[in-house]
Amino acid sequence: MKVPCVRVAREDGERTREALAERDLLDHDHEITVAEGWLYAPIVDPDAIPEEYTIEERDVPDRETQTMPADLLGFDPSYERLGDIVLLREDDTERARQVANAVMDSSIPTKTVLNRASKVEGEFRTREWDVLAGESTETVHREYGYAFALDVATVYFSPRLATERHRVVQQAAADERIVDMFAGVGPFAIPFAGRGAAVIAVDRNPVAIEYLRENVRRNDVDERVEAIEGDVREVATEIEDGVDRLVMNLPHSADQFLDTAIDLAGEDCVLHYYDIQHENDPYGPGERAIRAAAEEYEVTVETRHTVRSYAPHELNVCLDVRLRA
Ligand SMILES: C[S@@+](CC[C@H](N)C(=O)[O-])C[C@H]1O[C@@H](n2cnc3c(N)ncnc32)[C@H](O)[C@@H]1O
Repeated sequence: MKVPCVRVAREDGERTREALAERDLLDHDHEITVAEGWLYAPIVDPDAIPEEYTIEERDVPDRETQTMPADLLGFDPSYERLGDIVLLREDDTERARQVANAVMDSSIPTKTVLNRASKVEGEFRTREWDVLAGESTETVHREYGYAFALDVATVYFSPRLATERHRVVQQAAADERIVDMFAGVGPFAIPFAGRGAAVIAVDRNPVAIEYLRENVRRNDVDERVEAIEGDVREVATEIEDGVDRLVMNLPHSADQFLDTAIDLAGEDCVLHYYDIQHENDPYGPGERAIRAAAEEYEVTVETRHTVRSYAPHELNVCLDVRLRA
């Protein structure tokens, strides 16, 4: 049976799939197919498809019924997908094994199942993992059309922050000069560069910087991202000031880096400041620290945004702050 499909060049496939999925326009009863350099994504409502897309009626196979871990377990376990790795947060070892087996037997394409074995710790913000199935902790994760290679055992990465990163990235313009002070493997820096901005991405973790450089090549933004390994307080002297936008994604200790941020800031600069604070006053401490460090600037908090709950009574928040000289 023919069904309406959006037809795009294969290289635009992932980006298009995500854009359609975001608007709930994908037809999940039929398979996405590729033929002769084109990708055909079955859709549910041709009238709602933006005009820039080409729609074609096409014979595509029905999608096989998926078996999910919950179907095998009789309860719905909580897990995150990171590329072809599945991440669990189970406290009970036996239950963790059960869930891992169900994940491996389900339709989720899975190479490795890992269970959290520690909190996010240390300067590089990594955590220990118990390997419950498979071996490799390295994967390629896709987010909003970009691909990030990473090893979850040696670098920080949280797929849960995808929407938050997208919220921030969308604010950037093509002509901006941006410094990502704690860049990790590049999930802010690379999409910023994808919008045309010139980005300097700093991280102290040499492994993160190695992946960042690989990801810059992988996503074809080599000309717009400079990766620098080191403590941002030290390497900031190599960076020309007058920056338009700064990302400070090091909750718990971003306040210790505000002097560096202010040294780099231009006359009209936006700062994205991440923090973890008690729910009674989640934005106050960050805002006070920024005002104290930026006393030469007019400081306007443009957004006070709760990213997620971090722990009981603690919130992960972001302040989008404009600094005007
Ligand atoms: C919470 S992670 C954020 C990574 C990335 N922005 C993301 O969203 O995935 C913080 C990062 O800051 C890096 N870091 C910690 N201290 C640093 C410092 N003094 N200078 C530069 N980077 C640092 C860590 O290695 C880690 O990759």
